[in-house]
Amino acid sequence: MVSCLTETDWIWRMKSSLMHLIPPVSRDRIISHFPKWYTPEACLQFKDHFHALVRSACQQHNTGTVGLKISKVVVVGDLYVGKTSLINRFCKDIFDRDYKATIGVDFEIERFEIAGVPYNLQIWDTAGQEKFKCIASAYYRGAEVIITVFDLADIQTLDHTKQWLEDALRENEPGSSFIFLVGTKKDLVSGAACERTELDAIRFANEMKAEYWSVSAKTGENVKEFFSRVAALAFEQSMLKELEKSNGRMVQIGAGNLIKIEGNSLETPESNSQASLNCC
Ligand SMILES: Nc1nc2c(ncn2[C@@H]2O[C@H](COP(=O)(O)OP(=O)(O)OP(=O)(O)O)[C@@H](O)[C@H]2O)c(=O)[nH]1
Ligand SMILES: [Mg+2]
Repeated sequence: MVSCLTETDWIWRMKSSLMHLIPPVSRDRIISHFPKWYTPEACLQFKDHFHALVRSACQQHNTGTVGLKISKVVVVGDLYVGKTSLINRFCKDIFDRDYKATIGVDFEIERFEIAGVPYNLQIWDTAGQEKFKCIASAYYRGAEVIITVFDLADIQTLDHTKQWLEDALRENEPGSSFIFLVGTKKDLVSGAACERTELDAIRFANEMKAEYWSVSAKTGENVKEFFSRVAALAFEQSMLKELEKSNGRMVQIGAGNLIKIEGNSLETPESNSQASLNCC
């Protein structure tokens, strides 16, 4: 008897067969609660939980193909501001004092587990040198997150972030990317100078509709917290797009129940008896 697999069974079987091939993500890549912002003065979303639809979908393992998706992050900014160092600190936990200019582009894939769902970021490091700008800009398209970087110890690099952002936005649909403004080398500034520069940066971030973070690749300060926030926001947006794309119907992968979404309300057979979710 020929058994025809439904699409959901096929995805579920594919996921299950792949699962044991992929090593578990490291503990510091497991995000179960919505990560905090850096400063309420320049923050994209003030909330402590993932969206209710996302919470329910991930609790019921109705996440479609989000777990197989790779969300693109591009990192742009002047040469020498610390883009590569920031990415290396997060992805490899290393810091190199010696400057090696990036030629063209490079990328790292970082795996997370968010609210129990596997999720991947593809982080594109670009060259700040003018002569490589045209190569780098070819990689801006399809960015779900744009990170514009400046050096807290070199205020001129803050002025240039607007142009970097404009170049990156030109390659993407309006409103399709989260924008972050990141001040690096926080270990080199302190006291009144740091506060003054941060105030300027927060003003810039609000004009750019970006979320602001100060970090140090040298000490690691705020680096993990920053990328967790990036991953959580991108994950939630991917999930909501997935729910929307599937036209308000997410079919359970495996042996669960249908989740049916009428408008914004969510009906599941046991949704009323649903205890508060522990996944996020
Ligand atoms: N003190 C300190 N130095 C840093 C920090 N981040 C980067 N640096 C130094 O700044 C220099 C430039 O860092 P990179 O990460 O290579 O800069 P980049 O933005 O990638 O430069 P391009 O690839 O040319 O665009 C290196 O010598 C780093 O060691 C930091 O957080 N603190
Ligand atoms: Mg570099």
